[in-house]
Amino acid sequence: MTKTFLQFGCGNMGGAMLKGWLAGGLAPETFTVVDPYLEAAPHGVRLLEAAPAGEDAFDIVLLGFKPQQLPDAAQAVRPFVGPRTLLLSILAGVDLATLRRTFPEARAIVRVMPNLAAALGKSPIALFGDADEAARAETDALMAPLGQAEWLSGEDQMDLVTALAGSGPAFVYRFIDALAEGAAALGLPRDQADRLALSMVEGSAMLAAASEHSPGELARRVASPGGVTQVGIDILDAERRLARLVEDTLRGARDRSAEMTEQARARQQ
Ligand SMILES: NC(=O)C1=CN([C@@H]2O[C@H](COP(=O)(O)OP(=O)(O)OC[C@H]3O[C@@H](n4cnc5c(N)ncnc54)[C@H](OP(=O)(O)O)[C@@H]3O)[C@@H](O)[C@H]2O)C=CC1
Ligand SMILES: O=C(O)[C@@H]1CCC=N1
Repeated sequence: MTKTFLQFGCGNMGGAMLKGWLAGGLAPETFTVVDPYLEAAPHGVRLLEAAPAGEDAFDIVLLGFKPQQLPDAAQAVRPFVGPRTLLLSILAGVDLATLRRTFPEARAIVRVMPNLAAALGKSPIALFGDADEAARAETDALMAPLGQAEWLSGEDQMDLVTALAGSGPAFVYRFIDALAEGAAALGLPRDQADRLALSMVEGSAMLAAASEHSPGELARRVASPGGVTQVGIDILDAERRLARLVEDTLRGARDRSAEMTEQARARQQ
């Protein structure tokens, strides 16, 4: 039997997931999207400004709005979450206990941490929830068109994984920008620097994903002894500059996720 799918919030992240699901062959008619802001949904998807009146629980409900919007949205979502519902939440910094207290009826609740590459089926996806084996298998099947899913062994890892997998693209985009900006400062026309930096990062990531070698080993293979690359690597590595910068970046983002988790708990009391 075809599963019914209700998605609350279809902005940047929810929209990327919907795109990924449709590209993966899921039938658009099974999706109902509730989003007060969205002007149009992909062909075949039912788009509503507000929760559908007089309808029963859905098989799958996705929470895709901002974490701070949960208290306002909860009342509208609740009628559609019943004992047959697999509830998926992409809300950063809203823990399972808060979700369970808000939606006690749900068959299973799974926190999902993807990123925008879900639209291309290329997202890392961290999962944690109170799903039994059947609900886990259902979740795995649902995530397959969006990318590479992994279940976390503990919810305490979710804040860090949010920083790495969820926020990560932003950090990589800033690095691409910094490469282009640096090259422009050293003399290349900016538009050419942008193109070269982006295609270099695209090719490097594809090569690393396809290679049997680790990124560390690949870096070693690029750097000819006594050549050009090693000088640049030595600057990145001096006093662990790059490693410390990245660790600080992840720590800050992780700590903000933990802080948001506390705030979401407090809002619920
Ligand atoms: N952006 C990303 O890369 C990632 C985001 N996330 C998580 O995804 C969630 C969404 O983030 P993002 O897509 O960036 O945010 P957006 O603001 O782009 O999208 C949220 C959408 O939900 C709509 N909305 C608000 N309230 C409701 C409601 N009650 N019912 C239905 N729809 C509603 C918003 O409308 P309006 O604008 O009118 O409020 C908006 O269109 C967040 O919880 C975030 O933590 C997770 C991983 C990565
Ligand atoms: O910035 C945020 O809060 C969300 C979570 C991960 C990516 N975007």
